[in-house]
Amino acid sequence: MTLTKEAVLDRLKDVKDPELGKGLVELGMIRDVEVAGPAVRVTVALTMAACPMKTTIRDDVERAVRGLEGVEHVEVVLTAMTSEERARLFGREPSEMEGMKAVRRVLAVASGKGGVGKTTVTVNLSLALARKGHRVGILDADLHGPDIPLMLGITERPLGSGGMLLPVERHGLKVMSTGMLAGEGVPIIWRGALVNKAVKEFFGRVRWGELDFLVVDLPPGTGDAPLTLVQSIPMAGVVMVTTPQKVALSDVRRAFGLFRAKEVPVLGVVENMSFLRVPGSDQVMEVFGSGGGEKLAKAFKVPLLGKIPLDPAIREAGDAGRPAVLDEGSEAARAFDEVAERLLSVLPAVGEKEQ
Ligand SMILES: Nc1ncnc2c1ncn2[C@@H]1O[C@H](COP(=O)(O)OP(=O)(O)OP(=O)(O)O)[C@@H](O)[C@H]1O
Repeated sequence: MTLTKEAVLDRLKDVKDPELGKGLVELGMIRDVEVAGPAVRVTVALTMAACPMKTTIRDDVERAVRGLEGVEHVEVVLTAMTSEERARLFGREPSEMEGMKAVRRVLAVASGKGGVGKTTVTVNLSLALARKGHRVGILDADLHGPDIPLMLGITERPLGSGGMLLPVERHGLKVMSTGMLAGEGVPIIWRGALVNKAVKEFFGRVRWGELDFLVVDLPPGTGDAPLTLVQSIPMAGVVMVTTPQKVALSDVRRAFGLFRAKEVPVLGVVENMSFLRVPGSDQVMEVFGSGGGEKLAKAFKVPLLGKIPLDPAIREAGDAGRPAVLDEGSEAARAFDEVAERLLSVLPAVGEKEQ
């Protein structure tokens, strides 16, 4: 029996979308079937590029087609539906920024280079704001190194609902990360058009609900990715994280220049890994030099929001998924709390959406 496109489609009728509970064929998600001898390529249009179920869908399609007589090779190509297709499916297309409607302010956390503690600051600053009674969400936009789930101890995957993603709640924060979509240990390969789509979906297609702050963990450095991200949405401003050394400072200067050129306000500087307290004494060691954060803040006429100690407890807390700020009364908790307080005091009223 020769393998035909019709036979493949017939087989795919039984494969259901796990979220919608209906067949992929019926839902119009099978965009194309190509048959060449014993090889089959199926193109599946997901409802969202960042669909949390994409691996399951791909595996189900592959398994079903593999079960057909005469099939030796199966390739499943994933793509995303167009807005028109989605509108047809859900009756109404959620507008591009639907999920952001009730978000009052978006803050971004940036760094001139990787490894300075941008993610650590994002998580602890967000929690410090939440502990002051604000409703806070974190969007992990570091597509290639999404560490937020790890630092918050999140292992579950977000659910999808009507073409929107629902954030996962942890320690009172609402959280969304590409890391939660890929699953632990799965390398994240975002290619071409999927990257742009996923980033847009991450801003607009997450049902954040009412938030006072959405804190965005930007990709590190001064490449295209952080800049595109800050421009794709109105931001209240950027918090710049640096360590006191020279290299970090020259990188962060470049980042300052770039954000300013794009008219994104820089709200202030957080100096991370500022000093090491010698255990059991009042002595501190300035491991990475001193005064860098102050100099930078002065040069760019922005406030120094705070200095965070270099403290093994901060790293351990991050690794354990229980951020340091939760250890009430600790030096680290106090430092992050101060950053939150200063940030609140310098936030301009502009950029705030009234409810
Ligand atoms: N103040 C600190 N004291 C001790 N360890 C810290 C401190 N800040 C960050 N770290 C640790 O340093 C490492 C890098 O931190 P983090 O992942 O937050 O940096 P990052 O700037 O977000 O990195 P990347 O840009 O590569 O994503 C982590 O292991 C973190 O726990």
